[in-house]
Amino acid sequence: MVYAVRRRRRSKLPPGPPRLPLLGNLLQAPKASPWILFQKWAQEYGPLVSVDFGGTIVILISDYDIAKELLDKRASTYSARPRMVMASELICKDQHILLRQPNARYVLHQRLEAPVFSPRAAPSYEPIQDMESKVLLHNLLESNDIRNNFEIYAASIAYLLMYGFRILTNDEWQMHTAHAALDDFVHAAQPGSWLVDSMPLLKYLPAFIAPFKRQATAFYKRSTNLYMRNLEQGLRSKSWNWAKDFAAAKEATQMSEEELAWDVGVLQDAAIETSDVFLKTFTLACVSHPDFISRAQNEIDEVVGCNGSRMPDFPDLSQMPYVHAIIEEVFRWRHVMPAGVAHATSKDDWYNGYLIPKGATIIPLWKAMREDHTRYENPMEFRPDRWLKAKGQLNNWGYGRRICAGRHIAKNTITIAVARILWAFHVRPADGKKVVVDESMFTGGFASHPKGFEVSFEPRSEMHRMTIEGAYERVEKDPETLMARVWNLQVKSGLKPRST
Ligand code: HEM
Repeated sequence: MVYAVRRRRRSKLPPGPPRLPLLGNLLQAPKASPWILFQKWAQEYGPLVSVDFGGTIVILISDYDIAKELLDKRASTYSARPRMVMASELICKDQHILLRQPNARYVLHQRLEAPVFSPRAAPSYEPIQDMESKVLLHNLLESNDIRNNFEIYAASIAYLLMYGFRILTNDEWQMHTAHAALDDFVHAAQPGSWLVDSMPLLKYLPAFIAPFKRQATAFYKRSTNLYMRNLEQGLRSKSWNWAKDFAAAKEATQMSEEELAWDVGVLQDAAIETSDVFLKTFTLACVSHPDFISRAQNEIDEVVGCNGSRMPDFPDLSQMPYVHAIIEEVFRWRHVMPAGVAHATSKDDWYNGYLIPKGATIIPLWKAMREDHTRYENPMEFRPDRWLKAKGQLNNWGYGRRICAGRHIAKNTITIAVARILWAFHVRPADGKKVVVDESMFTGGFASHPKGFEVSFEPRSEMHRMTIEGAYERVEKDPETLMARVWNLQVKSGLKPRST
């Protein structure tokens, strides 16, 4: 009887590849770059596909409108996260905001964070992004090493806001530890790697007979040590920062120091890799589809003048539609997370006659949506012009209640960097040969990094070089002075920072 009901329910699921009894499609579960197989399935079975990974139903959506309908409009059903026993429950002890289930604790953390993420707060961080983007240009004059330079840029902005100190070399112990912790996390989040993910009861085994629990504890300790030490340093700072602001909030009175440390620490993880990957992908577009560069430089020069004596500032960006079109096209051409970010359902739902069962993992398959030939002419080509007339944006920042909390800040971080890099440099392949892009040039993992190409940043003129050097010398770099400026800007705009 139970079996018959289950079979009837399964027959209502969206189409998908044939399944084995019990295991379903588990043996096909991709480990490294899941979007490749998922996109193949989408091409074969349509915009809504179901697969069964050992009892977990996964729904792949590769159509913008369906994703919007389900994940945005029906957000009350689609805002949970897939259960990840190893990555979320054992390694993070349920303290990772991205993986939290939408319960009262999650809402408490959202409330704690909301004031620093508001659209009104975002412009107050411009002094930090202005300074760090001037340092980025200077670093690019000295070295073409985008792996280091972009990461220093993204990390220094995040550390300044969150803890009030800067990242200067990428050789700081915090960066080494953060890299190791991220590797731990990516390893732990790989589907099919841990038996405990399919058999959650195993998590109650004592550690001495469960090696995965000892490993989880080691990973947890590494991240906790990093986050606690950063929090302590942030709290000692004389000026305002997010750590101090959160610690003074009423929501924090319901949290242990460790829970608070994890809250801030996870934000730092969310901020750095995403912005770094975006800027590397933009650079890959420059060396593979260079035709757009001169048009962008003409637009920028029209606003700031063409003699190289003035670089674009934040107020100039509103006069640069083509620069904004470049940002949008980078997200379309190759999103930082090609497989989107998974949500989960909290109850049964129906779409177009198909059952989307409670507890299903919902994957908005961004790579497939963005390479849809019926929507984009030559989708593999990088063409910012697509966005000059198009209205609105794609779903670059996710959906519904789980939409990226840091998007207003992140947009400024990437847009000022792109505008200034294009103003400053001829961005070219290091060996002069146009780079041909294919999937092998991207890493697997949650965020997919472009790799295996070399690029040169040559100042557009001697005057550009002198302007970069002058701006670097003159810009205020002292963390406490800058963060005091941020605090003042917040107060001026009517916000009420919770600490000084
Ligand atoms: C280019 C940079 C960035 C990109 C592309 C990006 C993208 C995303 C995406 C796609 C999600 C998942 C949305 C969903 O599940 O539907 C997300 C979540 C999140 N992002 Fe970002 N992000 C960026 C930068 C940042 C920054 C700078 C911060 C904070 C300072 C941040 C904080 C968060 C947080 C807290 C979440 C979790 C939201 C939740 O599950 O409730 N992100 N981001």
